[in-house]
Amino acid sequence: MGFRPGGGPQHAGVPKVRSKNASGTMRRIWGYLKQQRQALFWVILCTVLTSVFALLGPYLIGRMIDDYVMPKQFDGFVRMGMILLGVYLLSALFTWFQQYMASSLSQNTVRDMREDLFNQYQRLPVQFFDQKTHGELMSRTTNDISNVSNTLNQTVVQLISSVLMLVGSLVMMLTLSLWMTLITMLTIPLVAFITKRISKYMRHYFSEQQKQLGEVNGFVQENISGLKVVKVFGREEKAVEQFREINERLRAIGVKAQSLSGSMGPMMNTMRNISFLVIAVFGAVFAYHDMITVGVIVSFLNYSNQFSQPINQLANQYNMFQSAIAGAERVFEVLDLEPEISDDTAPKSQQALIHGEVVFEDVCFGYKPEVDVLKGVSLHAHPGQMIALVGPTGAGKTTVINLLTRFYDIRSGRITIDGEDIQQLDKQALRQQIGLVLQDAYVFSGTIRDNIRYGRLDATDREVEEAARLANADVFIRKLPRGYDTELSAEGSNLSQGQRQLLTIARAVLANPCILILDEATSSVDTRTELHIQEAMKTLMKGRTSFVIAHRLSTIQEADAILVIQDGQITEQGTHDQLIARNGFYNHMYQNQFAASAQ
Ligand SMILES: Nc1ncnc2c1ncn2[C@@H]1O[C@H](COP(=O)(O)OP(=O)(O)OP(=O)(O)O)[C@@H](O)[C@H]1O
Repeated sequence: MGFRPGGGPQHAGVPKVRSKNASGTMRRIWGYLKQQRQALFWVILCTVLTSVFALLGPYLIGRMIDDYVMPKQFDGFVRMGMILLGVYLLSALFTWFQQYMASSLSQNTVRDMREDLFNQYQRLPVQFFDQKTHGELMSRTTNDISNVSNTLNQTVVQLISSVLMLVGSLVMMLTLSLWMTLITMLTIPLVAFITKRISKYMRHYFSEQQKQLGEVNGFVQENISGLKVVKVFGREEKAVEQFREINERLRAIGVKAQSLSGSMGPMMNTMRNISFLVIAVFGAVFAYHDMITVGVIVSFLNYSNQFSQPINQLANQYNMFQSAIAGAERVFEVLDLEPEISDDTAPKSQQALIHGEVVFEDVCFGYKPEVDVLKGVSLHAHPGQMIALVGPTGAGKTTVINLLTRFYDIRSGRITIDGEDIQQLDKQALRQQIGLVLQDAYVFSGTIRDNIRYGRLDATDREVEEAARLANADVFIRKLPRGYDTELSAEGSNLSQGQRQLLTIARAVLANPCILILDEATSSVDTRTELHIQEAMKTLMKGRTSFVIAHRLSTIQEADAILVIQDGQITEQGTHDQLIARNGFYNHMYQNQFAASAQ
């Protein structure tokens, strides 16, 4: 459910279908609801039953007064009282069950939606995530979905019961007295008019409040994320001052929104009392002329309440519906994106790729159609070779890697591995052959053992520890109080950056890929750790084709080939000695770094 296979890779991440109309969105929500047939059936049945009981109550009270209270028949009065009690108790029971089933209906539905959304996140191409902020994606998975859930929970029940109560009380009133029905209806337009006016203001204030709340959240998040920068630049007071302003705006709009919504209840009460008074006065006049009985007046007092309530509820529901539809639309927008295609061609077996000969032939690529980032790049990496990519920032080094891993697809040219065009390979099978050690070493919450095992899920404990030993990580892990079972906190903040890198190297060792990508993995750690990391890297690179992006030229002097990339083109290539002898850009970079480190 929710996925749309098919289509070409060049359209990946581009919206295919967008149902920007409410009825289309509702149909899709209905598609989810339909799957909970049993819960839906119970919710509808219970709602119908509670509505019928609620309609029966006032009628029975009227009958009790006319048939037993006025003629002073005590037995009948008690009997009728018991029946009424039974009706109210049954009504309470069904209401409870109805609420329970409505909650499961909405919770099951949003669970399915969340699951579809998360599955879709796993399948969307890297390009999609490069274009969206994490906060925005988080908000789709949490806020938008909870909007849908809240509405589903209340709306399904209230919509059915409102319509039933509206029609039911009208029918009951008409059977009792036409004139009294007309008088009761007199007050309705006034109530509806006032409610509509207040709701309009309330909607405006509440949406403004949400906006201000968003500003407060955004400001707090930014300040916490950038806490160190704020402190280093001594901007604490400025931040407090700015926060005070935003906070004050939220307070002011909050007062308006809350006070208006708070006054809604008492105002409706007053209207209801006036309506009661009108019914009582006219009812008394009619009763005086023997046109109706006292019991009918009492029934009408109750029905007038039951008649006006659903009107207000339906109006409120409409607003809630709007916000749920908006939330659902934002969720469906992501679900409608074309997932990254696992290719049409049959996946090659993993064994077919074990040599690791990588060739780029005249590869051109740009992230946007109008900008070329790589302009005809050709390179040849023989199995087991170490290839270093160097060049100024923004030259296109990471882009070469993005193409090799097929996070993005080339515009023209060809990339082959062991002679196979990678466009013809299954993406998953291709990526299984590639190990990635990034500068920003990523660890997941869980134990150290779990984190290393992420490289190969079926690895035994011994294999995990062996990988850690080869990656020089074993020593520091054993020094931790709980060793391999140490739980890592959010994003591994209880480890140093160097330690996190050693873990990701161990992970790559365990995965045992034939091609390795090391992206600036040795920056910003102390010299001793750097030595550890370099040693681990060397072990890891042995027998594998490796691509190393390094800013420190000292780490790549042993590379089989160094490629200098400038402005999307390879301008120089050769070994360290050859490039130094060439006295070009590389030599210039090297001399600069050498001079800087000598100082
Ligand atoms: N996801 C993206 N969308 C659009 N443009 C991008 C994207 N990623 C990179 N670019 C652009 O492509 C060009 C090459 O970027 P790339 O990351 O390959 O450079 P790099 O050589 O790795 O730089 P650095 O050494 O600073 O990491 C840059 O101009 C960059 O702005």
